[in-house]
Amino acid sequence: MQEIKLNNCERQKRWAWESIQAGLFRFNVKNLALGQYQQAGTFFINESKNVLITFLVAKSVIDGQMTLGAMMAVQYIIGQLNSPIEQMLNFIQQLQDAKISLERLNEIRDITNEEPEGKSFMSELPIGKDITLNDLSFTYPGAGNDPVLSNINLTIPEGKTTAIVGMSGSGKTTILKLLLRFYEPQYGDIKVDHTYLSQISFRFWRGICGVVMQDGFIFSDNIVRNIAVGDEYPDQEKLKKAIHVANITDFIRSLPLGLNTRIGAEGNGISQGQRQRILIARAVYKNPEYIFFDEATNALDAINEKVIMENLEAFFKGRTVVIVAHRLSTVKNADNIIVMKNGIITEQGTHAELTSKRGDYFELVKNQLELGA
Ligand SMILES: Nc1ncnc2c1ncn2[C@@H]1O[C@H](COP(=O)(O)OP(=O)(O)OP(=O)(O)O)[C@@H](O)[C@H]1O
Repeated sequence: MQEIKLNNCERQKRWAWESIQAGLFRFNVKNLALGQYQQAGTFFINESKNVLITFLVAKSVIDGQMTLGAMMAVQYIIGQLNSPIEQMLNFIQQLQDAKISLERLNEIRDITNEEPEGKSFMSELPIGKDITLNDLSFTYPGAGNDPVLSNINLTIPEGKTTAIVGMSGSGKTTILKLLLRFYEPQYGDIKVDHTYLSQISFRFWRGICGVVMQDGFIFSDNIVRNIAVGDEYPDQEKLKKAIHVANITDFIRSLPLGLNTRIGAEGNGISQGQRQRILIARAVYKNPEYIFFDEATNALDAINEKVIMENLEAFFKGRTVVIVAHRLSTVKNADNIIVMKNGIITEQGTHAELTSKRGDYFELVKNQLELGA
């Protein structure tokens, strides 16, 4: 509604809404007509049966093949049959509706399981924990032929922070999605040490990854259950640490029921910055080995960002971190900065190395990345 008012497009949106309603109305009329045809059909079949049998038995009586008493008995039996036959025809109609609904449900049921039974996956990490992307190319399924990522060769070293920067649409988020195995690359592979990522169990891998994505979801539940997702008995120590790192102590104190305050679906009723801090707390609570942050702090004010980045720097120690960010303050301390352009890696190195090179990173810093402290 806000966007509609701000863009003065009430009239167009109203017409679009009315056209949808008119379509729905036509559909409902068709539906009603079909129901009427079916009812009329049922009535016609039933009455035709009555007329036919009455005609045949009456003829038999006239021809002397049947007594009047037998005709009355047949008429009585037919009368008794009317209701069950009507019910049976209604049942056939409902069966057809149920069949259509089942077909739709089956479309979801037929989606193949990520971890099919009978196929074994590794539930432990190899000794080395570096992640490597080797000659990786990727196109989103059904999204045309242009690859979103082309020939990506990249090492994400264990225990270090790797930042990915680049223009909007250059493929940064896609790399994270591939690392989290939401999609499989069409060409090339991802390995942890010498083990293919595809050999590692999805559940195990996602269990050791702490993630904040741009579209991270806030559940319609209280704050504890939004931080300790899926944990029936949240660990109080871990919770305390997560709240501290995400700097949400004051925010929680200001709420009427503190940690037990319910927040609306998708985070309604809290600001973007508070939403991001809850998502950061969720990632920290998991105590993960790998951390993937996609624009995790872009909605934070400068003071909050500074505090959280300091807390995170201590938290990141010894963990393998990949950060996608547009803010220079977030990326400049990374051990390695990857620069992406149109789905390829154009440069990589430390902040000092890349700025002295005066290439794409330098241009980004100059034109796009916010020149923070
Ligand atoms: N689900 C999808 N289906 C089809 N194409 C997609 C999908 N998601 C992203 N793309 C396309 O892939 C390209 C790379 O998108 P990606 O989200 O990785 O970019 P990005 O560098 O993270 O951008 P931003 O900085 O704006 O988040 C874009 O051209 C985008 O339109």
